[in-house]
Amino acid sequence: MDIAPESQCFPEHREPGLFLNPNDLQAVAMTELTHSPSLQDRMLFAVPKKGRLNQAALNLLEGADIQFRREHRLDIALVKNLPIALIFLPAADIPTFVGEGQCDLGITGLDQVQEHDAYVRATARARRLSGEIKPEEIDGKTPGCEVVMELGFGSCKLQVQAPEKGQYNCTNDLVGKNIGTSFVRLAEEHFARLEHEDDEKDGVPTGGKLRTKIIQLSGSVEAACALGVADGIVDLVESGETMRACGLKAIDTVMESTAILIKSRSPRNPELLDLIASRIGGVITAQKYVLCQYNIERSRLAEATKITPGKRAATVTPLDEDGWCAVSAMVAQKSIALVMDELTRVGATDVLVLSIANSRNS
Ligand SMILES: Nc1ncnc2c1ncn2[C@@H]1O[C@H](COP(=O)(O)OP(=O)(O)OP(=O)(O)O)[C@@H](O)[C@H]1O
Ligand SMILES: O=P(O)(O)OC[C@H]1O[C@H](OP(=O)(O)OP(=O)(O)O)[C@H](O)[C@@H]1O
Repeated sequence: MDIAPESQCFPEHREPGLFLNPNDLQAVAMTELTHSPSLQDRMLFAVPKKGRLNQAALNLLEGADIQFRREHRLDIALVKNLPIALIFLPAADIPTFVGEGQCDLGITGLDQVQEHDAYVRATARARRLSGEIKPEEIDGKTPGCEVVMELGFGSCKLQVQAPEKGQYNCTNDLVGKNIGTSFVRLAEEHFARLEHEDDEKDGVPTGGKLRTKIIQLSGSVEAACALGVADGIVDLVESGETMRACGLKAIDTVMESTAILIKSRSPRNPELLDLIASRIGGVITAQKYVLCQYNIERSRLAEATKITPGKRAATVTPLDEDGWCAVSAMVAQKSIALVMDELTRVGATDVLVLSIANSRNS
């Protein structure tokens, strides 16, 4: 995508840099795009363009019957069957777009949303301290986006890590040292909490200058300790493989994250947004559950339905054979093997497990 020179980037109605990260030039160029006439009547849906969340997000769109064709290297795709445009963005920029209302809906990680919120807090604090804005000008405003639902993928932890064989065994040991991270604001707040324990408002440190030096890195953060750039790092851990391969150990958890659907606080088309959220909710339910069917003697039905209570209740149908019935119930995918063992134990026969293609909760 072409990026406009900085002087042309800001539409007149926007206050430059209020909520954008310093490296958000691409975001600003996109702001211009979202005002283009072909997009104006469409709900804008921000989707991770690459990385860990990309494929799972595309699968959700497919499950929700959001049909589009993305031209090679184009970051905008018009949805064929709904008045929606998909905007493909780095996961880290999506909270900015949705939080500022440029996009109505977005898929990203909770970690990215919290980093953005921490950035907004830090920026507001700095502007207040410098006298640029008065406290009453920001109080009452709720910046940022709203979480619609967790999406059931992209689970990981943002952890403080230190060399396995080093002298740092807890976060306190790293206070005053060099920390490499791409989650600069969350790391700052985490260390500020330790440095200024008595000086917090609403869980956010208000105290003075940070002694710990937070070094911004944009990738391969785990290499920072081995290369002598940092004493410790704050980075994402899922299996722990990357961490261990780099000779690091986790010594603290800043937050747990998962992929989430977020929405703007003033979406363009709330009805369409609710419809899409409901479709996505249905796809997630379908992915989480399977349908379990079996036959059971009526005398053992109570035992069996205790094992498969269903989401609301199990469906019980009489069979032609006297004293027998058929049961059908949704069961969490992750516990299906145990459930089948238990059903067999209480005498269920012909146990079948069927996958659910889609579902709708309301
Ligand atoms: N190992 C992981 N397991 C599960 N989810 C992860 C993992 N790493 C990252 N995520 C989630 O995916 C989001 C995007 O991370 P990812 O590293 O894929 O970003 P990216 O857009 O490719 O950027 P980068 O170029 O910095 O890698 C993270 O914010 C986090 O929510
Ligand atoms: O605990 P693990 O399962 O090993 O996963 C953790 C790694 O995954 C993420 O990076 P990613 O591989 O997405 O690439 P990046 O370093 O370029 O961000 C994260 O930044 C870690 O490096």
